[in-house]
Amino acid sequence: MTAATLRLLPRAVRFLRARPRALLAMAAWSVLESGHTFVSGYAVAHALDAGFLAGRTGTGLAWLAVAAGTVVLGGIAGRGVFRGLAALVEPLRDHLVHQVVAAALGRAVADPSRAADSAVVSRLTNQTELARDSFAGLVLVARSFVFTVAGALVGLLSLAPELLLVVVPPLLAGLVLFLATLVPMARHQRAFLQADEALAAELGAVATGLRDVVACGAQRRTAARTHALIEAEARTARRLARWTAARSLALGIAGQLPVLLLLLAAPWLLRRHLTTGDVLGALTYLTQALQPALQSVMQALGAAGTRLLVVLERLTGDTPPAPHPTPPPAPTPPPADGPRVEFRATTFSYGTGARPVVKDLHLTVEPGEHLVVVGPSGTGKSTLTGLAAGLLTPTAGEVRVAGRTPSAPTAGPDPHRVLIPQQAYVFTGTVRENLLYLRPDGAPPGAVEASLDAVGLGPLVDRLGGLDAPLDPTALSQGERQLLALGRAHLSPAPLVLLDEATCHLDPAAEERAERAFCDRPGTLVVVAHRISSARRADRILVLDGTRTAVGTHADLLRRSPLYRDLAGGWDPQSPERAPTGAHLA
Ligand SMILES: Nc1ncnc2c1ncn2[C@@H]1O[C@H](COP(=O)(O)OP(=O)(O)OP(=O)(O)O)[C@@H](O)[C@H]1O
Repeated sequence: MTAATLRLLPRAVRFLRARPRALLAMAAWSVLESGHTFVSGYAVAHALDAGFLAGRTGTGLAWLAVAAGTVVLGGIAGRGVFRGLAALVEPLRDHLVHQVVAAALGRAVADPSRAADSAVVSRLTNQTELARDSFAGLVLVARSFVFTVAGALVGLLSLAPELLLVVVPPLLAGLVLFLATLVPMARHQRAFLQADEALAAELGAVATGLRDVVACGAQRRTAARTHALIEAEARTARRLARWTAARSLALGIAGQLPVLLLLLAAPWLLRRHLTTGDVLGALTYLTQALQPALQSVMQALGAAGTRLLVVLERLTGDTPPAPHPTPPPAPTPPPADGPRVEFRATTFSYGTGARPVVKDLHLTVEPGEHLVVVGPSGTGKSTLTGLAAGLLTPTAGEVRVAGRTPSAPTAGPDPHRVLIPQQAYVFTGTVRENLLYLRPDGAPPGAVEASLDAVGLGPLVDRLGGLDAPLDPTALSQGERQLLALGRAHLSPAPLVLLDEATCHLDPAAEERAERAFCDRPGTLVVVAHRISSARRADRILVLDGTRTAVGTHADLLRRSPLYRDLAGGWDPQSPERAPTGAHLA
């Protein structure tokens, strides 16, 4: 039995023990239901022996009518069972909802920055409903199985004890084999679910941070990581399939083998003075009661049981962390050096015949300079960073970085430049692995700590459990993901850093700290600004306005660029110090 099951078991027992009336009511109605099973085979046997085979058709029909009558009785019993079931499963849902809300509130009070936890909505709606439905299904099926088997065995005994000799051994053997598959099957199902979740989380993270992945030249590493997760899921699926085959064998032994044995043993049974009706009655028990009950219970325990266990683990916070593959090593980048970035009569449009987004741009960003790019939404700021990073190729003119034409990295991180877009890519792994993603050969002693401190990442890393704590990307806010990506960029040896609204999910104070960290870092820095306050920290500002551009210092542009004045939102050109911070640019 798995550790999670053992943790949940006492809670389940406490929950059931607190509801004796509901359990008793269900048991009482179930006894009536098993009476229906008992009569089904018994009535068929007597309809044959005392009726049709004895030439008394009326008696035969009367016995069949008795069997039909018990179906109605079974229906009434079923209704009673459902009432008892409601008294059992509705409190479970209430209990789970209470637990989820209490845990979410507790977490929000302890850590207000994580208060907006959207996963709670899923837990409150989908997952509690799943738990309720799975639990109800399990209780129904397990109860029905026990009472049906009891009804059928008593029926067989009442027809002839010899029938038990034929039916019980294979039934028991099949059940034992089935029970033996339960624990490994649950383990493999959980492993499969975890592998599936890990793959889904990775694919989600890759899809969200695709630009970041391409910008970092991490395609191969990301593909290798994803491939490893796909392989892991395929392996768990194959193991699960083997156990599913064992379970089918158990069903065959418990359900089909007794029928075969009954037919083979028919001559021996008849010699021992059993009647044709007895054999047919036994066959009725086997095919009409035992086989369907076995099939239902095996299916329910296999599917609903595992689902219930996994959902309860989620709701009660007992989920073990998903495994993550170790990233393959990547080449060592050369030492950092501040490059010159040149746009020489650069024109770029998306597709032939499309309006140019960048037109005839002449701009030089000097080595070590800090340039901020501002402009209304859609004026080409991201396009500009894409050109500088080599992700886009100019339609006309050229772009030069350190005298060379930049190109998109394919075989690992580009050691010359790092581009951080709005949507940061954070993957399942440790915090350290995420931070050293652009520095696969490791960082010099103290460098990680220095970068954490510089970008203001320390409190988040502490909260996550330290550098070697496993990271769940889905549990991070967008701002937290951005902070990690900024830490990663700060640690990278690349001498050119391109931040494309990479701080847009941070609050103004956190944004300022992160940007200052990059200003203090040696190298050339290009920042697409999210707030006007970023512009004030720059050496120069590039104002993009369609295909018209203006470049200058803050004071300079306030004087001569009406658009910059507009963007600055009512700043006083004579006294920029009194200007408000936080005005949105894009
Ligand atoms: N892949 C693409 N295919 C076609 N058009 C694109 C593509 N990417 C951007 N564009 C268009 O190019 C123009 C400039 O887009 P870009 O993203 O560079 O602007 P931006 O100034 O960064 O905008 P924002 O501030 O909203 O991020 C927009 O009109 C946009 O619709």
